[in-house]
Amino acid sequence: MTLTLDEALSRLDAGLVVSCQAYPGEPMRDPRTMAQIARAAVAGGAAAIRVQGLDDIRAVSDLDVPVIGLWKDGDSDVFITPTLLHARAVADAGADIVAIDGTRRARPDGLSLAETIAQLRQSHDVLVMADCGSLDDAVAAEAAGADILGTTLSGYSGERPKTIGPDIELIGQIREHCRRPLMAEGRIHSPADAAAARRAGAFAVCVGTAITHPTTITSWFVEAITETS
Ligand SMILES: CC(=O)N[C@H](C=O)[C@@H](O)[C@H](O)[C@H](O)COP(=O)(O)O
Repeated sequence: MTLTLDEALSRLDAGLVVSCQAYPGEPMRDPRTMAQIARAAVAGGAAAIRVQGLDDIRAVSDLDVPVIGLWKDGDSDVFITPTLLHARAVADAGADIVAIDGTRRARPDGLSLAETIAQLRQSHDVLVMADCGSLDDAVAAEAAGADILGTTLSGYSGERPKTIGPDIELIGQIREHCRRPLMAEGRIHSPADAAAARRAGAFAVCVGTAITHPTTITSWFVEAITETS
């Protein structure tokens, strides 16, 4: 599906995005498995799906919802769609929205975020989501031309504490200082967290682990039982 910004935003507005990711070496690390989980999430009302890796993006390309694609790669601190080459490959694989590292850290190919977005736009008709880790990232990503700002990297880039639950304070700050639509993402572990993120100003909410990562969900229950014994 080729989406204009207005179309994408109207489909995502107030919606739940479900991030379907398994990590290297895990039992569910298989594009067919991720596609089945994505389909199940859409059946439950997901407005869009976020997936990692070129094969996973291809595997969900027939879904009737926007696909936010990314490619985690490399051993640099910047690992979410770290270079222009990665961003173009994600777009070629069929993502409607390309999620890229939206921090102010040096990128492995030496391009700035603004250069990356501009050059991606020259070759591909896609939208860009900037995965930010702080307000300063979000302000810079907006100036660099990102279509959607995300709080994805809050707690992971060294600028913000790793909050228990979503970084509600950052959501409020970005809402106050930026104009681009804001996706709340990261450690949204319950429907109450999702509602709080919306109330704080997010136009859409992305949930991964709490819906699609059974190993972590299982560990939450195991810990809860262990604490009572
Ligand atoms: C920091 C990082 O690498 N975040 C990744 C971004 O794609 C994913 O591993 C997360 O699962 C995703 O952001 C959703 O967050 P949560 O799983 O907390 O609901």
